[in-house]
Order: sequence, then structure tokens, then C-alpha cells
Amino acid sequence: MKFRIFRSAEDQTGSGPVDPTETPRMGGQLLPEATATSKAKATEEPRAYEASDLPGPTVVDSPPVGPIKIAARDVSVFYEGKQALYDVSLDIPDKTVTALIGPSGCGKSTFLRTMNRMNDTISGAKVTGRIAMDGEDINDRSIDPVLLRARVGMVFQRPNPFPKSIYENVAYGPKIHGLVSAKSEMDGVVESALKRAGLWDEVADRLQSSAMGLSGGQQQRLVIARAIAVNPEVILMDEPCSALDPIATARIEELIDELRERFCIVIVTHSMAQAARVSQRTAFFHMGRLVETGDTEDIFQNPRERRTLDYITGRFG
Ligand SMILES: Nc1ncnc2c1ncn2[C@@H]1O[C@H](COP(=O)(O)OP(=O)(O)OP(=O)(O)O)[C@@H](O)[C@H]1O
Repeated sequence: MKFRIFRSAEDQTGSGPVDPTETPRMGGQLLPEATATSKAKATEEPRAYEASDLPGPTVVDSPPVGPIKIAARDVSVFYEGKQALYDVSLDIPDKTVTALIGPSGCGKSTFLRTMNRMNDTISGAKVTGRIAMDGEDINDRSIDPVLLRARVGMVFQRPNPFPKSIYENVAYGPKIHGLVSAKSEMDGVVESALKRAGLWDEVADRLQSSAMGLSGGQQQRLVIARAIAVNPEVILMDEPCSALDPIATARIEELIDELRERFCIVIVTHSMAQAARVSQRTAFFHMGRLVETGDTEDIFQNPRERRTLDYITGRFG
């Protein structure tokens, strides 16, 4: 059996070259060329990928099972009038990791930001369409974006701890949102968030030390602890491992897997291997459009769209 070229599992950033010697794997399973090709286009001869194929229709491979946390309908985003995202409709299930994949500039981060109204903070950005969380329109005038961002936390590419102590980084959110007043209660919140972020054992004896003295991977887990401390319902992650080494990346990936028991997680990643490892649902974007979405296993093993197949097998992007 032949195997398609696939990004190396060690390629954590997704920016490295495709490794032709790497055996492709998806959730411990191989990605056989025969399966990917025959099911993608069972009766058609593969044809060359052409720019005129774009833009294509959205294909919903299989609807998610279980409760939907966020439902996006016909979401478009414009920057200074220039359209960056076109009519994206996507259901994001609760207690699941959904990976947003696609080549640079396809709109992954733009779509991610629509879910906690971070695009509101970009001057000249305009969002149309509807995004509902638990059935409630998050763009409704009655929704306070600051409170929304506590419910929908965000972790960025580069760890961005505040230049304060480890303790203060975690305590900051509960304090400003008035969730906790007593010091003893705050101690409990900080400890619990650090434990859930898998950092407690490494920092318990230096909570008053500066967060800036932590390693990059520890800082990223601290930022995750900071997001968790305000009891969010959703955690958005924009390439959270791209600035980390493989060991720190593996630790964050384990953490993501643990966190999905309690949270709805959406992760933007350039690494196909990472998307395959950490997510249960995948959405593939190309040129501002959602091309295909479905269970991660289906997207990687039986993509329906030629563009998806070309991307996941490293032909472009
Ligand atoms: N603040 C902004 N102002 C103007 N245009 C923007 C802004 N942010 C993104 N864009 C444009 O919107 C399009 C989508 O960008 P976006 O960052 O969402 O893509 P992406 O898929 O996340 O890319 P990458 O993988 O490189 O981060 C691009 O053409 C980009 O140049």
C-alpha cells in the first residue's frame, strides 16, 4: 500500500517542509493513499487543482453529535470594506476540540475572533451574519463584550502573561469580574486554575515570582490558567503552540485533551499532525470560505473536497 506525503508529526509549527519519509498518522491510524483518494473521488479521475475551482461550495460532511455550543450562520467579515470571510456557517459542539485548518490568510483567525467579538477591537472591521452561543446572539446589543470575553476566553500564538507575579496573573480576571473577594477564596481559585492548567506542581513554591521568569511553555499554561480562572465556557486558541518547542507543545496538547472534558475548545493550527492529534472536529478554510467540515477522522481519511485533500496532503499551503 502506498502512502501519501503528510506533514511530519514533529512539525509543530506547520511551517516546516513536508517530510516525504514520514509515515502519515491520524489518531494512531495510518492515512492510506488508497482510502483518501478513492473515497474522496470514488468515480472521478483526479484532476489538476485549478485556481478557477475557487470559490467552492461549503460541504458539511457530517453534523456534530451532541449539544452545539456555538452556531455560526452566514458569517462574513470585512476589513476596511475588503471581504476576508464569506458566509461561514459552522456548528461548534460543546466539550469537543474543533480545529480550524487552512493555508495562511484563509481566514481562520478572523473566524476565531468572531466568536468572542475580538474583531470589534479592530478599526475598520465589520462582521455580518449571526453567531449564537447557547442560542443567544453574541452580537446582540444587550451583550457586554467584556463579559462575553470572560465566557469565551482566548489564548494567543505568543504567550502573553502580564508582567506581574504568577499569582496575580491568575487572580486578575476573578478580581476584575468581582467573582471572588476573600483572599482565602482567591487562593483556592488560583490553585485550582493552575492545577487544571497542569502548572501547579511547577510553580506552587514561587507564586509571588514574576511570570516573566517562566519558560515559554509554562507561560502558555499560565495564560491558559488565567483564562480558566474566570470559569469560561469556551476557550479559543490561536496557534497556541507555534512559539513552543516539541516538548512544551506535547504538554499543551495533553492539556487541551484534558480540558475538553469541561470546555468547548476551538484551535487554529497550521500543523496537520496537531489537528489530527488534538481535535475531534475539523473545519478546513480556503480563501475566506469554509470548504469542508466534519469529524477529524473523516476529514483526514475521506475528504470529500479536492481542495481539502490537496491541503492535508501538503500540495499547497
Ligand atoms: N486587522 C486586519 N486588518 C486588515 N486585514 C486583515 C486583518 N486581519 C486579517 N486580515 C486579512 O484577512 C485575511 C484573513 O486573515 P487571517 O489572519 O484571518 O487568516 P489566517 O488563516 O488566520 O492566516 P494565518 O494562518 O497566516 O494566521 C487576510 O487576507 C488578512 O490579510
